[in-house]
Amino acid sequence: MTIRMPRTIIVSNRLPTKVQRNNEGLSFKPSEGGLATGLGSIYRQDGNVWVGWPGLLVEDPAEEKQIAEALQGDSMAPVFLSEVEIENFYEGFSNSTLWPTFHYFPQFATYEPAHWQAYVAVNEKFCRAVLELAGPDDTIWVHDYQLLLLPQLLRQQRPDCTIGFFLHIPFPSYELLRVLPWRRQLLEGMLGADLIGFHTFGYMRHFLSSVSQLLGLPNQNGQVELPTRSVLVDAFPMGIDYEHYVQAAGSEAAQQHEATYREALRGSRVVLSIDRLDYSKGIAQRLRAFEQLLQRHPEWVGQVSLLMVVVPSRDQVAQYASLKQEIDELVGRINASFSTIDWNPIYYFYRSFPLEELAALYRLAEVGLVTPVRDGMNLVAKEFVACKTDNRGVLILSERAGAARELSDALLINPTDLEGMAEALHQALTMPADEQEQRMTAMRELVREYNVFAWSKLFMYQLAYSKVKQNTLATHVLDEKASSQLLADYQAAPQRLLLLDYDGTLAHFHPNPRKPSPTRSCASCCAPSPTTRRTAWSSSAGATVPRWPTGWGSCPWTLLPSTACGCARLAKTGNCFRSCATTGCTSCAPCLTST
Ligand SMILES: O=P(O)(O)OC[C@H]1O[C@H](O[C@H]2O[C@H](CO)[C@@H](O)[C@H](O)[C@H]2O)[C@H](O)[C@@H](O)[C@@H]1O
Ligand SMILES: O=c1ccn([C@@H]2O[C@H](COP(=O)(O)OP(=O)(O)O)[C@@H](O)[C@H]2O)c(=O)[nH]1
Repeated sequence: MTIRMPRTIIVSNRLPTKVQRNNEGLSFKPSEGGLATGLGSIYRQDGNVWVGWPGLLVEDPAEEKQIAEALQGDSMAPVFLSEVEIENFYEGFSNSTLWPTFHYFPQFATYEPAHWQAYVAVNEKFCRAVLELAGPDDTIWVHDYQLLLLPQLLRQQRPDCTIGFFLHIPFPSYELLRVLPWRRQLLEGMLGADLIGFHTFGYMRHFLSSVSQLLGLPNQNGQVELPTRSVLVDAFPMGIDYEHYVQAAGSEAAQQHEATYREALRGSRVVLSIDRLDYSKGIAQRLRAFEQLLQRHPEWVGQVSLLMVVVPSRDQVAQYASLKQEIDELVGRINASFSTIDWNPIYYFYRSFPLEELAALYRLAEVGLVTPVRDGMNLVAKEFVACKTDNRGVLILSERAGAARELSDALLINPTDLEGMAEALHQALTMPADEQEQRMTAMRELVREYNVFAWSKLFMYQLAYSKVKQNTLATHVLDEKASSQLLADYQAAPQRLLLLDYDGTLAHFHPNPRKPSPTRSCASCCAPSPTTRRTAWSSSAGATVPRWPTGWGSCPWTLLPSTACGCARLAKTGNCFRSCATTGCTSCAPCLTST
C-alpha cells in the first residue's frame, strides 16, 4: 500500500501550459496572463497538481490521451472543453458577463441563460475532475471568476474537505453585482470555500457588503457565519517570483537581446507597456496620452519611443476584436503624424514574447507605463520593478490597478486623465537619478519581500487556521458514552437547571421570526418536578410573546428573551422571570442571575 502525503490541488480555468497545434504536431508553451505566470512558480512543490484547461479544442480521444500524458509528467491534469463550452462558458459567461461586470464595464455585459447553463455545467465538470484526483486530506485551492460555483459544488460532495478560493480580478461594488440575474448563486458558490482571498482590502469589502445585502449574512472581522460553518474572508496581494525575474534580467540572453534592441533604436529613449489585449488595460487611453506628450512637449519628438507589446487574448469576443481595430488605427494615426525617417514614435507588437526577451525589454525601458482602467493586481508592474537591477527607471501606474495599493512610490495616475498621464510621462523622463533610485529601491524591496512564495504561504497558513477555528467552534455530537454519563448525572442531581434554546429546539424554526409560537406540547416535554427548573431562551420571544396563546404563563418552562429589550416586553406580559417583572431590567444579566 502506498501512503501519499497530503498535497494541494490547484484548480483554475487555464493551465500554466498552453497546447497548440501546428504543422509539426502539438507544441507546449507557457501561458500568458498573471494567474498562470504567477502561480507557475509554486505549483510543482510537494507533489501538487494543477487542474485546468490546456487552451485548445481537442475532439480526438487519442489526442486527448496524448496531451493528458504529456501534461501529467509536469504535474498537470487537463480538463477539456468542447467547442460549445468554449463559446458559452469561456467566451460567454466568463468573459462576456463576469469579466465586464467585475471590471466596471456593465455596458459590455450580456445576460444569456444559455451561457449561464454552460457555466454551471463546466463548473460541474471541473468538480468531477477534482474529485477524481483529490484525496480526503488534500487541500483544494480554486482560482478565479471562471470557477465561482466550484467551491460549493465540492463542499456538497466533500463536506469536510479543505477548500480555498482566490479571486484574481476586482470584486465590484454591490451596485454592479446586483445587476447579474445569478448574483445569489455566485456568492453562495464562493461561500463553499473555507477561506476566500482577494488582492486588496477594497475588493474584500465589496464582497462582504454583497454577502450581507444579498444573502443577509453579516460578518465579524471578515468571518461570515453560515448555519453549519464559518468562512474567513481576507486580502492577500499576490506577488511575483522576484528572484526568477532578477535572474532572467541578469542572464546572458537578456543582455544580448537588450544590446540588439538598443542598436536598432539608435539612442531613442524607451517607454514600455506590456499587456494582454483587453479593454480593462486602458491601451487606447495610453496611446492618446502618449500622443498628447508629443503635442504638449515637442522636445520629445525624435527622442522617445513607446514600445508596446499587446498579447492576443479572447479574440472571439466582440469587444476584444473591436478594441484591436481601435488600437491598430490609433497606432497608425500617431505614427503617420509624428514619424521621421529615422525615428518611430510607437513600436507595436501584437504577439507574445519569451521570458528572456521580456526581461530585456524591462531592462531597456526607462519608463514602465501601466495604465489599466481596472485591474485585479497587474503583475507586469511588479516584473518591471524586479528587472530594474540597477535601481533606475520610473514606474507610471494607474491608481485603479490592485498593485497601486502596494507600489505607492510609482507615479500614480488616473487613466481617464489624459493630460495627467502626459505630464506624468514628462515628469518620469525628466526625473533626477537620485529620485529614481530612491523610489525604485523602495519598490524593489517590497516586491522582493512580498513575493509569490510569501503570498501562497500566507494564504495556506490562513486556510489551515480557518479550518482549525471551524473545528474548535463546531458542534460536537454526543456519543453514547457521554449521553449515558449525562443522564446518570442528571438523575443523581438533587437540584437541576435545564437551559435550552427555544427556536429550533422547543419550537421549529420559522422563516418569519414573529411567527413561531410554542405549542402546548412544550409544556409536557419534560415531566414536572419540584427539583428541576426549566428555562428556555429565544431571540424572537420578545417580539412575539404578546401573540402567544393564553395559558403559556402556566407552562413549567420559563422563557428568557436573548435581548434586553425583549426582557422589557416580556416583563409587561408577565411571562418573563420574576425579577425582570419587578425591576424592569436593562440587561439580560439579572434574568440569568435569578434563574
Ligand atoms: O486565461 P485568459 O482568458 O487568457 O486570461 C489571462 C488571465 O487574465 C486574468 O489575470 C488576472 O490575474 C492576475 C494575477 O493575479 C492579475 O494580476 C490580473 O490583474 C488579473 O487580470 C484572469 O484573472 C486569469 O484568470 C486569466 O487566466
Ligand atoms: O509576451 C508576453 C507578455 C506578457 N506575459 C506575462 O503575462 C502576465 C500578465 O499578467 P498581469 O497580471 O499583468 O495581467 P493579466 O494578463 O493577468 O490580466 C505577466 O506575468 C507577463 O509577464 C507573457 O508571459 N508574455
